[in-house]
Amino acid sequence: MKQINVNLKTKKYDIVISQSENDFFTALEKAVKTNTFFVITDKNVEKLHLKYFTHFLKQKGFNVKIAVINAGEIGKSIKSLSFLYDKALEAGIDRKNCAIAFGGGVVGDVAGFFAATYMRGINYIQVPTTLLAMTDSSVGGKTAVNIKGGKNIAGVFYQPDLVWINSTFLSTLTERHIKNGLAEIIKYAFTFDKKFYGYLSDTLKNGTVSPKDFDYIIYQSCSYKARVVEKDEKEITGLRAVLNFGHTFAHALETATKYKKFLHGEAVAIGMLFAIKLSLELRICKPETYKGVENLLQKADFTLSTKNNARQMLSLMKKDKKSIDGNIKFILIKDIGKTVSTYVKNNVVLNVLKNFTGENK
Ligand SMILES: NC(=O)c1ccc[n+]([C@@H]2O[C@H](COP(=O)([O-])OP(=O)(O)OC[C@H]3O[C@@H](n4cnc5c(N)ncnc54)[C@H](O)[C@@H]3O)[C@@H](O)[C@H]2O)c1
Ligand SMILES: O=C(O)C(=O)C[C@@H](O)[C@H](O)[C@H](O)COP(=O)(O)O
Ligand SMILES: [Zn+2]
Repeated sequence: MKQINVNLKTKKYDIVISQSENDFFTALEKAVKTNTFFVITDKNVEKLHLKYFTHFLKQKGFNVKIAVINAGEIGKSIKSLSFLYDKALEAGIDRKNCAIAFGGGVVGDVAGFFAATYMRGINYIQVPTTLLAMTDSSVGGKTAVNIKGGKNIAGVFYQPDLVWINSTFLSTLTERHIKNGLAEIIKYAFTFDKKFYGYLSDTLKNGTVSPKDFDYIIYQSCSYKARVVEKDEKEITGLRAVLNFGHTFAHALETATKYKKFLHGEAVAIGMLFAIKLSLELRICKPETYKGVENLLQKADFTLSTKNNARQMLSLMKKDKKSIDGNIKFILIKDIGKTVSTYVKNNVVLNVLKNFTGENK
């Protein structure tokens, strides 16, 4: 078992990385005091893992109520939230009970938002089942749903009371979704740690990593994220915004393609290449650094090009949460492991966009 403590000014919680249910129960007893859990999952995770998960909760004598939302980005909606409020009330969930987000990042983000707002806030626990959720979304308390005009537009910061990461859930995850998680993992290397970049370059084989490396990668990723969130929980000082590297472009791309073409991590991979192109264009990084970023993304075998309307992408990026008065803020790379946050003029962004999306060819 490995444990990471997240020490925020107003709250402390643990990330327990362990394949043992006993470790989970020990941590659970410490984290929350209730006999009733409201388990929120999606239709795929329900089929694959819900029976196992609820079985051992019931064996411990807990009351378990269940709510299942649609799988995938379509489930990250106000409709799902509304469904959860009704379901919880019907099931008699009260303020002292605890929600459990049992699934990928979509379930985690929606369940977190639900927990933050149901009866003005109840406890919740994250039990992530995808590599992306284990290395990024289950930690740090960003919760959200999408609206028609944009990704994660409605949400709150609301920290979980415990995160239990059991990498055995990954045995049923498709290769595409493993790779999806790799994008956010690679993001930590580009933004925080040259050594981790070296480790990933050596470890990535045939575009993926071996399951034997999961626990180490999960531990490293959660550590980077926990340390940043501790210093800037609500993205006020700008430190946390580094975790948004590649996301200004990625969220616009996901919105423009209506969540049908790219998974979040796939969009982030292309977004990171766009950001490094912008870094090179602005002479913030050297050509070697650009090459270093491109090489690792290629090693992970991501699709790195996309044909999109540059003006539409620009207008979507202006709606990013980091944008102010129509000025778009980017997290750029100076060197592997070193970032700079800066507003970039719209005409510069548009020009790089036109080259990137093939409009200038
Ligand atoms: N809050 C944050 O800090 C944060 C960070 C990164 C990403 N996100 C959000 O997370 C979402 C992406 O998360 P995701 O990639 O986990 O997507 P997801 O939750 O849609 O899960 C991906 C797919 O895998 C299935 N699945 C889940 N666990 C499985 C398992 N063990 N075996 C087989 N299938 C399984 C799901 O049903 C779904 O179809 C995006 O909405 C993104 O914006 C949030
Ligand atoms: O935790 C963060 O902070 C992140 O930015 C992590 C991102 O990987 C994640 O996709 C996040 O949901 C993006 O947040 P947003 O504020 O750009 O919606
Ligand atoms: Zn992300």
